[in-house]
This record gives sequence, C-alpha cells and structure tokens, in this order.
Amino acid sequence: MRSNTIQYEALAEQIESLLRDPESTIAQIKDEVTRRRLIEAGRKLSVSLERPRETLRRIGYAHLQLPLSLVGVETKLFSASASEPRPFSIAELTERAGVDKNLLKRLLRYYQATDILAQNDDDTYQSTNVTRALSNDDHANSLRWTHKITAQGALNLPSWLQTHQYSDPVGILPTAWSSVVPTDKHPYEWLADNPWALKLAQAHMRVQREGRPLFFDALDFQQRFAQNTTSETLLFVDVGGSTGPQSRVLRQRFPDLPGRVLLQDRPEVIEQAKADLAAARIEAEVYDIFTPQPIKGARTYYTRNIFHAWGDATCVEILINAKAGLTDQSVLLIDEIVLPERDTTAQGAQHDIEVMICVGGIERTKAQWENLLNSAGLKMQEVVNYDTDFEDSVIIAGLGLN
Ligand SMILES: C[S@@+](CC[C@H](N)C(=O)[O-])C[C@H]1O[C@@H](n2cnc3c(N)ncnc32)[C@H](O)[C@@H]1O
Repeated sequence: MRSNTIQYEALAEQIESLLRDPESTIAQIKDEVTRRRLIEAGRKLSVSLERPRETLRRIGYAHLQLPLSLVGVETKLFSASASEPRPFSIAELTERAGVDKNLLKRLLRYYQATDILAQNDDDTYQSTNVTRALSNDDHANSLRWTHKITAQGALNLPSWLQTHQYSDPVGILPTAWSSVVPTDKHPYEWLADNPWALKLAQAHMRVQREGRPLFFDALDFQQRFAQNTTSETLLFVDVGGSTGPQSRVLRQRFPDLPGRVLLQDRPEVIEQAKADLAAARIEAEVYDIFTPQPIKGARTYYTRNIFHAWGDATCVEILINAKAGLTDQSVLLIDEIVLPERDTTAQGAQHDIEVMICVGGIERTKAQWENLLNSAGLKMQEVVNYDTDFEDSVIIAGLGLN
C-alpha cells in the first residue's frame, strides 16, 4: 500500500536537487530539529538500501577516512582551499600544499569521491562545509588525537578483547590503546608525561563539546543553587575542570553573581591553566580526586566527564571522597552521559566505546548511576537530560533526597 503511494524516482530527484546547491539547502533549513531529522533519516535510509557488497565497502573502507583527512590537514590542503570561497586549480593547490602533482591528483580524487572537497571541472576544486570543518586548529588537533590514540586502540580492540576472553573491560589496565603504546602507566599519568598528547586531548575534549547545549541551558543555576550568596560563598567547585570551560561559562552567564568559583585538577593541568583562569576570576588549586575533598560546604561540586573514565569500585571511592565536602546545603552535579535502556543515539554509544578503548571507562544508564551513588551513601535527587543527541544529562545528588 505504502510503496504504491511513494514516488521513489521523484523522491530521488528531489534529494538530488537539494544536493545541486547544498549551501542554499543548509540556509533554508531554519530549525535544528529538522536538520537533525534529515541527517538521521538520510543516514538510516542509505544503510537500509544497501546490498551486501555495499555494506562491506562502507565498513571495510571506513578506516581510510581518518588518515586521509589527516593528510589533507597536515599538507594544509584543506585550509588553503577553504581560505577563499572560490575554485582553486590543481597547479595552485600543488604549490600551496607542497605535494607532488600526481599524488595531489590522486588525493583530490579521493576527497571529491568522499565529499570532502567539491570538484568544479577537470582541473578545479572548491571547499565544502566538510573542508571548512577540517580547517580549524582545534579540529585538526582532535583528528591528530584520534589518529594517534583512539584509532590505535580501536584497531587493536578485536585481539585485545579476545585476550581478555570478552569480559567487560571496565577498569582493566592496560587498555586496548595503552597495550599498543610502550607504557605501563595509567593513561592520565602517561598524558602528564607527554605534553604534546595532553594538548591534543584538551583540543579533542573542547571539540566534542562544540555547539552542544550546556547543563546551564536546562537548569537555572542562579535560581536553584545561588540564592543569598556573598562574595565569600563557594558557588561552584569544578572538580577535574581541566582548562575550565564550564567555570568560564558560569562567570560569563552570571557576571554579577557574588561568590567564588574554584577549579581543581592534577598539578600539570593547574600549572598550565592557572594564569588564564585567574584572568577569568576563577581560582585554581591542585586536588587529587583520590583524596577526601578539602573544600567543605560549597553550594555545588561539579564534575563533567570524570566518572566515565573509571570502573565502579573506583567511582565509589571518588564519590566517597567527594562526599567529605558535602553539607546538607551542598549538591553534587554530575554532568555525564546517561544512556537510555533502548534506542541510544550513535553518539552516545560511540562515546561508550571510546572511553572503553582509551581508559577502560564506561558510559552508564540511570540505574547504573543510581547504584553507584547508593553504594557511596549518596542520594540521586534528579536527572536532567539536556541534550538528546548525545544523551548528556546532569545528575543532581546529595546527602539526602531534598
Ligand atoms: C575528560 S577530562 C574532563 C575535563 C572537564 N571536566 C571538561 O568537562 O571539560 C578529565 C579531567 O580529569 C582530570 N583528572 C584525572 N585524574 C584526576 C585526579 N586524580 N585528580 C583530579 N583531576 C583528575 C584530568 O586532568 C582532566 O582534566
């Protein structure tokens, strides 16, 4: 019945007409929900129409995307072609990228065929939204991180899981990644010894958050946690806050809110970030989450993407240490993915595998979170989902149910 009413040829022509001028298509789609629906529907339709050999090609050649993208980044081919909104000849790109002309023609053929660059005629190419996305410094560092770290572990995952008899690798060291890197240190210790990798990791974390909503968008921080404060009130303790993206947002959104904002992290991170943080009115101190929280009675203790790096027993230890700071007036705000029991998004599931590979971590469901909190003698008060694409949520926990 349904197949009689749908005109598939007309539908294909309609989609092709959208692709003839992608820039104006993007400009015409005004709302984010429709844009996301089109992306998901297009992706799922494409997979569901595949014949077996097409499935094999999609999966079997996926490994080329990352290294080939990195070649375009490192040669500055992408940044050169995205520098101006006009076509570039192969001769011009050869000069800018410093790549042999014959090699460049082969690379450009791959980039055109995989929609990374658009080809205008035999000899000219022009940037697209994809080329522009790959031209940004943080994005380049995120690709370098993925290439050097996550991809190595991902390629090693089948044999690593087999070696571990396919047990759930939560909290197991060495991880799939560190088993291919010459170190017996925990990945965080290894990062501390390798500043080049720490820089890439921080760029990767920034990029992952780009354009995504924040918990501040779903919760009125001032209304909920910052009534009747003075300049001495400890408003927000950003535990494992890295370079302080969230503390900065708090200061920017509530510039006149009286109270202190304090960021805690490992020594090498604090050393690198403290001058910048001070300029943004954020105090910084070294604190190890494996010791009891020395700051007592702050309004909020905030952690983002900390617990997903650790197994359950370690998380309970960190929570018990966090509890040492809490009073009845305090809450713990745990900003992490909370996976649904069914129909998880690809983004949420990919993050789970990424933390498994890199640090032996796990993204958890609501029931798993509640279990962890109860084991540490804490109560889950509320879970506020603020990004359905990534399953991002903030869990509000405390000494009691409130
Ligand atoms: C995935 S990053 C999250 C950073 C930040 N919360 C954010 O969301 O952008 C994890 C952070 O935990 C910090 N960390 C790891 N081990 C720690 C420890 N033992 N004590 C304090 N911080 C730690 C790392 O240095 C890093 O900044």
